[in-house]
Amino acid sequence: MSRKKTPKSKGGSAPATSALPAANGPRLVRPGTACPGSKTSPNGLLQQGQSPLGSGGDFYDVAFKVMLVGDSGVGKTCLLVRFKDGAFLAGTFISTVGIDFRNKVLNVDGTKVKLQIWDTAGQERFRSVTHAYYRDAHALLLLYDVTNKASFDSIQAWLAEIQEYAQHDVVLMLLGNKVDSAQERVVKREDGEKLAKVSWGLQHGQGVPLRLQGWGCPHQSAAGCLQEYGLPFMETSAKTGLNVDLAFTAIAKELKQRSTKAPSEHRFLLHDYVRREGRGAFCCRP
Ligand SMILES: Nc1nc2c(ncn2[C@@H]2O[C@H](COP(=O)(O)OP(=O)(O)OP(=O)(O)O)[C@@H](O)[C@H]2O)c(=O)[nH]1
Ligand SMILES: [Mg+2]
Repeated sequence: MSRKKTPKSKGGSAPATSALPAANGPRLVRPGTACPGSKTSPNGLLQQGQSPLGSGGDFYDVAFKVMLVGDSGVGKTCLLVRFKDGAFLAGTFISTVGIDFRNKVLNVDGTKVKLQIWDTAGQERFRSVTHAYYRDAHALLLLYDVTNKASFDSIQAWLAEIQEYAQHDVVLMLLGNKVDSAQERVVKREDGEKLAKVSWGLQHGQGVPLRLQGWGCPHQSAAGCLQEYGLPFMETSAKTGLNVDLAFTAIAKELKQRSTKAPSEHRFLLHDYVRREGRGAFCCRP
């Protein structure tokens, strides 16, 4: 987390304001992301500065780095474009090359929280590049595609990778994307919920001993996080926008709270917030 007021920064292939620590290691690559719906140049690269920052304007009080991870094709780029630009245009899937980022400033209870959101490539061949960025991430959004069982099955491997490379107190949220595709759905909501809970077990030494302690556990006991809470989990749709803003807002609220160390009676409870505010796939509006 960093506190700074700097002029507006725009997305690109490297941190523009450097308010956040830049990852060392492989210095990446070109922004090759072109989700259908993203604003792309003729060569398929994201253009910088296409849209204004969100509510909060040009300046911020605190800044955090958020990473999107998950298999290729689960919708990471589309999720980011939906959040940043409010857009989704169907089209040819253009896989992200390397890593890319975009900024958005949110007003969280009067505090301007800048999220620098890193969109990683899900393809295996870019994995070593992604590894270098984990350690600077304050939060991770781990995605699978509800229409793709393989992407769901990969989540355990992603968790192991997160354990190895991310910070021990990283905020982590599991998202099942593409819930608008009801006909093609192969992963039930309950399966996602179950996986999120099982991950709690992993976190606490059952199975693969994950060391991540900061998965938004709101209720610590002597034994650790109470079992009813696993990873925060939501189903999303980059296409309709379902729960997209909510996922990023929840992360921003959690990170802001951690940075300000609010008194316990005013603590923001990530799991409760997500459960209360999250909408079902068939709910009324995105
Ligand atoms: N129906 C539906 N399609 C989606 C959604 N999100 C993404 N897609 C489609 O899924 C495909 C992959 O989306 P991307 O966002 O590019 O996937 P990605 O995770 O960034 O993939 P990599 O960059 O290869 O890691 C595209 O054809 C999108 O149009 C969604 O919420 N609903
Ligand atoms: Mg992508």
